[in-house]
Amino acid sequence: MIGSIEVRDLSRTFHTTVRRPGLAGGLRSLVNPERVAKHAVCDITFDVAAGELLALLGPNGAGKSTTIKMLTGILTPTSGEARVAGVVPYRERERNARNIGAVFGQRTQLWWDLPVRESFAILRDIYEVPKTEHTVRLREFDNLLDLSSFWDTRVRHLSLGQRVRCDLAAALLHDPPVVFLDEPTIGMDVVVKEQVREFLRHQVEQRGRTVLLTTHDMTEVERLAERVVLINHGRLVLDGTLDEIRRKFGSTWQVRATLADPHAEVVALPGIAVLRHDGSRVVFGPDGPGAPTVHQALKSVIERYEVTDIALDEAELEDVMRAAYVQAGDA
Ligand SMILES: Nc1ncnc2c1ncn2[C@@H]1O[C@H](COP(=O)(O)OP(=O)(O)OP(=O)(O)O)[C@@H](O)[C@H]1O
Repeated sequence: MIGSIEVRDLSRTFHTTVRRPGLAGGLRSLVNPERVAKHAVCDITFDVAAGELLALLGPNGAGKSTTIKMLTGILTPTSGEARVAGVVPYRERERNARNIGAVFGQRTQLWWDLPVRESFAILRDIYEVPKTEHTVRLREFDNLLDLSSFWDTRVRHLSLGQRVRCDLAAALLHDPPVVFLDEPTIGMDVVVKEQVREFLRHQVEQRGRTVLLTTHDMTEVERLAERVVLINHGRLVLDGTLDEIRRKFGSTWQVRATLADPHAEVVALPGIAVLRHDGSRVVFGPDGPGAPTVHQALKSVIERYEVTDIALDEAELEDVMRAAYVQAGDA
């Protein structure tokens, strides 16, 4: 299907040589190198529907960039299959390149010594974008990302935030249905981060693009993604919506209520336990693995009791994800 991403049992193993310790070991390694296999990605399977934004998450070294490199055609898998907008990326690299845009936050795809405007002109020629379309798109990207104040500047002189905004525009100039973003907002200040997030939301909601995003920024995940895939040590440990993941692993929320009637009978509600009860003050918390999310709990408490004040403490998404890596990874 146009715009969808299908990943089936995808694996990538790297073979590297290791140096034995000491001088004698070093000499032995020269004559008889010791080869070790690193299973960077192991049998991962997931789908991204057309027009969906999926966050691919995992700790450092989990295998996220390796996965994106296979889906952009930079790396060939050791085994398994992938299709991006119907194309097998590592077999038909050129056809795949026309369907995708990619931004790697840590390095630019632009020409270091050229002004931004000239880089865009080269990309227009490479992708054979008609001039009028190119002009219309540039205007749209300028409105959303505020590029025109620096597009006569050489790429090497741009700040990080300016450079990544240009990279984003460059990746989308040929109007690809699928976009890969590997830590696009790394190192940006909060204002530029918010501008980039707004841009990405616009690309998904208004333009219907499919986005696969990796990030270590949980605020970004909360703002942009409904669904996440977690990988750890190269293996997929979880695939679900943020709500499902919070319900499963975010077991530390509390709802603190002050009841209008201090003599009201206080009872546990489905999936919600009474943690403390002192006169009119009651603290509710999750009861077991099937507990609702904090927002559902808030709604249930308000429906059941007349309250004069209510507050909630939500588990930080960062803590929820940490619990998910550990518990799901060990399961
Ligand atoms: N070309 C390579 N040769 C050998 N090992 C590699 C190579 N590329 C990646 N690896 C290893 O594969 C594992 C996964 O790396 P990858 O870059 O995909 O992780 P990541 O999830 O993107 O990490 P990060 O969040 O730190 O960017 C790591 O242990 C890494 O050292």
